[in-house]
Amino acid sequence: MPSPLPPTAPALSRRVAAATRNGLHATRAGLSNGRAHLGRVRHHARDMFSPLLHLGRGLRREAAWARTWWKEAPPDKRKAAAVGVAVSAVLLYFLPFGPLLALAAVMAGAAWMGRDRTPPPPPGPPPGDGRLQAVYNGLVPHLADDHDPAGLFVPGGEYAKAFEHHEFDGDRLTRLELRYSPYFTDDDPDARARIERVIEAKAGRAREYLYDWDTENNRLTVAALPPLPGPVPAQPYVTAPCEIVLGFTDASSTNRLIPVSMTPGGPAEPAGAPVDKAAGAPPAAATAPANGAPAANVHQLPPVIWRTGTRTNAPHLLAVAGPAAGKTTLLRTIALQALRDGDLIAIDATGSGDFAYLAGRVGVLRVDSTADQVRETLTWLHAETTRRAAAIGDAKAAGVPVPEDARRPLLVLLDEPAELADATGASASDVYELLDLPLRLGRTTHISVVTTARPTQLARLHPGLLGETHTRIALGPLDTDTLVAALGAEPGITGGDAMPPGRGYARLGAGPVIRLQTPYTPDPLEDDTPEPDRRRILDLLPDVVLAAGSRAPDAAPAGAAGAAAGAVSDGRPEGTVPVTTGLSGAGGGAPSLVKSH
Ligand SMILES: Nc1ncnc2c1ncn2[C@@H]1O[C@H](COP(=O)(O)OP(=O)(O)OP(=O)(O)O)[C@@H](O)[C@H]1O
Repeated sequence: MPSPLPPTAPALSRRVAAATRNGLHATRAGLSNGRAHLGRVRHHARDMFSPLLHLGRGLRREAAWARTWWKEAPPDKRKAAAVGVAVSAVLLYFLPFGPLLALAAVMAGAAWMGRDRTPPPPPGPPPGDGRLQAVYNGLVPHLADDHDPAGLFVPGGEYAKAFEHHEFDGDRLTRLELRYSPYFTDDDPDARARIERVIEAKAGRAREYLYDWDTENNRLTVAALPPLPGPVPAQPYVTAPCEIVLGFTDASSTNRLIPVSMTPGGPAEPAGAPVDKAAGAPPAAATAPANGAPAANVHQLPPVIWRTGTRTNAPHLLAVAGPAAGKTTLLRTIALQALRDGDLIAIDATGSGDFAYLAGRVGVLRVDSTADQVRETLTWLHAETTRRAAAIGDAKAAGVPVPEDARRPLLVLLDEPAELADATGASASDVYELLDLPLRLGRTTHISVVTTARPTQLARLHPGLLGETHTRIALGPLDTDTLVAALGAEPGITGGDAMPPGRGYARLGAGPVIRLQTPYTPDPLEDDTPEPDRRRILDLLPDVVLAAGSRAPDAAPAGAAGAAAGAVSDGRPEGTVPVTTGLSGAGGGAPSLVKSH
């Protein structure tokens, strides 16, 4: 075997350099290890010998004190002191244990003199001081007023004068109560918005803040809102008939709590009885369901409940949502609950097929997606409202109970009516002409209309529809103008870096704007829906109507055709008519949409 070639000069010098580098690294690592070790040893030694060090320091101080005294004392005092010391020394020498006592006295003096006399550090500024001053300084340009007798906000001023109360959670501002000049225009939404923006910027944008303007007393209270509960899986909620859970809100925004299972794949069983908050119920509990399934993670959560039927003054709902903000998910949440109490018509004006999962289910009268179907359905709805109103009027006049088919709750999901006008070639007024009656008589005839709109399409909605729709939802990040247009009031809540899907605001009737997190109700027909969620949603849907049994009713009334044959283990009240192929019998006098072609 040939012997290996000797390395060339450059290769040799490279090897030497690499070896030197490695050696240097090792030396440096060794040195830093050694330094850390030395530090530890010094630390332990200081701990161990601290009494001796203390005494040593005291002896040094005693000696220094004696030296200074000796130097500064007049000669006669020195002589007297020297004589005194000598006499004492002699006496102590002859006293039993004298030298020992003398030594103990010196050591006691040294211990006293050796004590740590470093003065404690002066108290620092209160926690959050800098942040409060930053909020104050940010507000000065907006709230400073030469006419303000109290001079609450002045350049270079102290925050303590204007800020009456504040609370921190760690270094995060959670509550702030401030006074402002009576000359500040607190009824001007723009002026308020400027103040809110400054506070949000200085106090941290990550959280949402609730602003409570007390315009009578010129006070503003800002409260940081805790995060709303995370995605709540769709489930049967514990509610009264005609109550629909739209989502969950802050505990301070409602006086009710309902039990909610937070386990995504958990049993879809009502988790217990609802709780009246006044009764002081615990906020959360883990309970085991009676059916022996694994314990579900059950919490008592504050719901946002929309009432339909005669017990409400806001039987119609409008949801405004940006793209992928959770509008379709909200409609699914509503549909699944509405089908527990009554019938449903779904009108998909966008042709997205989002309601396909409803087709053929008991109680689903119709799922429309083409212009002709929509036209037919809206014309029928108009006639059905007239029929119900007449039946109710007749029953009341005759003093007999209102017939079941005139008061069975009917929910109409009308997804994006602005698109509907485009699809049918009809104007917004044509669509509204058909919706006008169901909207106006919705409460007495038990008909509720749920409409949706993109923020950009909001202006295209007929004013009459907006005027009759008093339950409002806004989902996703929307600007203040859109929020005001959608909710009919300023939210009074700003901030929050991210709006997850299903997060937004709700306003029921003339009530305040409250925060809302809708439940997670995915489409069971979507491929990417997790299997446990798909099963959960299918469990919540009513049974499928057998194809052989499904047929269009001969006449318009939903309940008039009698119970449909073929409903699989129906279990619904008699008079339910599952219709999957169409509605007919629109009243002759009902207006109809303009034909597109
Ligand atoms: N409450 C919620 N919890 C968890 N995820 C949600 C919630 N609402 C919606 N999502 C998710 O957000 C995404 C968009 O939801 P959705 O399709 O309902 O929005 P959208 O407003 O109808 O969107 P688009 O109309 O633009 O299709 C989906 O993946 C959905 O699963």
